[in-house]
Amino acid sequence: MAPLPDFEALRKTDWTPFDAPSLVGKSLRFVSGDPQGKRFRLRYFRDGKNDLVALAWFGEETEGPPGHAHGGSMAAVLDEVLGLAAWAAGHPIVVGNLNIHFRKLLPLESVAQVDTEVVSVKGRKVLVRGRLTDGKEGLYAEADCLCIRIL
Ligand SMILES: CCCCCCCCCCCCCCCC(=O)SCCNC(=O)CCNC(=O)[C@H](O)C(C)(C)COP(=O)(O)OP(=O)(O)OC[C@H]1O[C@@H](n2cnc3c(N)ncnc32)[C@H](O)[C@@H]1OP(=O)(O)O
Repeated sequence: MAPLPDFEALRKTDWTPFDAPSLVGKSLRFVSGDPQGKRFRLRYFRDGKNDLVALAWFGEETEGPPGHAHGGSMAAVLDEVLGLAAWAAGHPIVVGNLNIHFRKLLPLESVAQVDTEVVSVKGRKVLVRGRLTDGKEGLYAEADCLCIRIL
């Protein structure tokens, strides 16, 4: 039995909980759909700037390199969180391109933070930038996510 992730240790006081299913329905089952699961557990918030932020626990079943998260698991989290950040900013999209730099191994059974920012909107193209960190200086991955409006 995995220890419970300590979301409260990373949650900032000016974050407010964000209800993803009330915005996009319950289709996000692959990453955030099992809040008690052994793979991922996610909590969504809006930060003090109203940007979407997520706390993501990477369970033992996300393992890639021994003791650390698989790059695909980080990509899955970034895909969902950055895509959802565009929805949360009012843009109904799918992800067209996701470009990730993996910077540091992410230890299993730790909670990471995903900060997002919508950096540009040009026609149907919405560019969202994201950083997956340990909540302090530790940068695990950073990504640019090109989202395309579908509605
Ligand atoms: C009915 C739905 C209800 C949904 C209700 C709940 C949804 C809940 C979501 C929750 C939040 C998301 C979280 C998960 C996010 C995913 O994981 S989404 C799944 C992964 N993504 C996909 O499967 C997308 C598959 N691809 C596609 O559907 C189509 O290729 C796209 C992306 C819609 C684009 O096709 P298109 O509509 O024909 O667009 P197109 O005219 O080719 O291009 C439009 C513009 O975008 C550019 N562009 C398009 N694709 C690319 C690309 N890959 N690279 C660079 N530029 C591109 C084009 O160059 C063009 O630029 P301009 O000429 O305007 O300057």
